[in-house]
Amino acid sequence: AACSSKYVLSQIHPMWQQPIAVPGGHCQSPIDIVVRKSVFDSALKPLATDYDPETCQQIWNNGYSFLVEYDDSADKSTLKGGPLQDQFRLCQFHFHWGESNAWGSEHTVDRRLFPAELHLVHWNSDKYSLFEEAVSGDNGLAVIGVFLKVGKRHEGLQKLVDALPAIRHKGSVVEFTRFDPACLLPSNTEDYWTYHGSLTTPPLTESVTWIVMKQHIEVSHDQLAVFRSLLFTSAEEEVQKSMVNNFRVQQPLCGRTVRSSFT
Ligand SMILES: CCCCNCC(=O)NCCc1ccc(S(N)(=O)=O)cc1
Ligand SMILES: [Zn+2]
Repeated sequence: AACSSKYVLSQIHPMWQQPIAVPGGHCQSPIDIVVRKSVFDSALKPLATDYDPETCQQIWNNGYSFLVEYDDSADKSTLKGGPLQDQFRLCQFHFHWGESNAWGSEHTVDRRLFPAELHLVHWNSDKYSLFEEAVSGDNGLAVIGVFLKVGKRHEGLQKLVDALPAIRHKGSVVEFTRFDPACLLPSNTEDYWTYHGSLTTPPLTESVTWIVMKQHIEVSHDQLAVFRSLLFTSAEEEVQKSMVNNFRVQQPLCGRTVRSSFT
């Protein structure tokens, strides 16, 4: 599938209100991962993450999700291995979730929905010098997707949950330091699916190597409820809208192969 991203279609997306020119490309994300159609590739290595909590800088509400941003001005928090040939730098992580625990993830596995999905966003620092360049560049980004399930409380997540009331409104930012995102990864980082896709929000560029972990993490019902207390709207807007269902619908596979690192 040639992943040419010519802008041909427009797509009204409930989340972004105005019509957006969607790349007519054939490598859009998210997708449904059909397990029995994924192809085992023995050359796929375990993920090699090396995150420095000291590079954690801030947490903010961008009106679509909340992001924890890292200082990516040096190779301090990196991702290598997995399906990747180059070294990638962590720039931010964020989540997507539903208004109920019945849905909320962007990717699905055999059509199974999860209540939320974590995205750890990295850019190729061997090929590019800035995230902004890598966003629309070939082999520019690598995003790790981790499914969240409702169960026991996630101790590592609590520090992040406690910061959310301070960024309820779109545009609010607070300092957030010394957070190690490795605590959000599942214990098994050997088993994942990988495919070539896109950003799931504008600019929707097809520069992403997706790495979707097979093993989910567990968070408590109450922790997820705090996600839903965030707002899409800024403090000035009269009508406050709760930040829920900030996920994109699954996109056509268009002949792409999803590889698995496990049998
Ligand atoms: C300073 C101006 C910044 C404008 N440029 C910022 C920008 O391009 N942002 C796009 C960032 C993004 C979107 C979607 C994902 S996902 N959901 O696919 O992981 C990951 C990252
Ligand atoms: Zn995302």
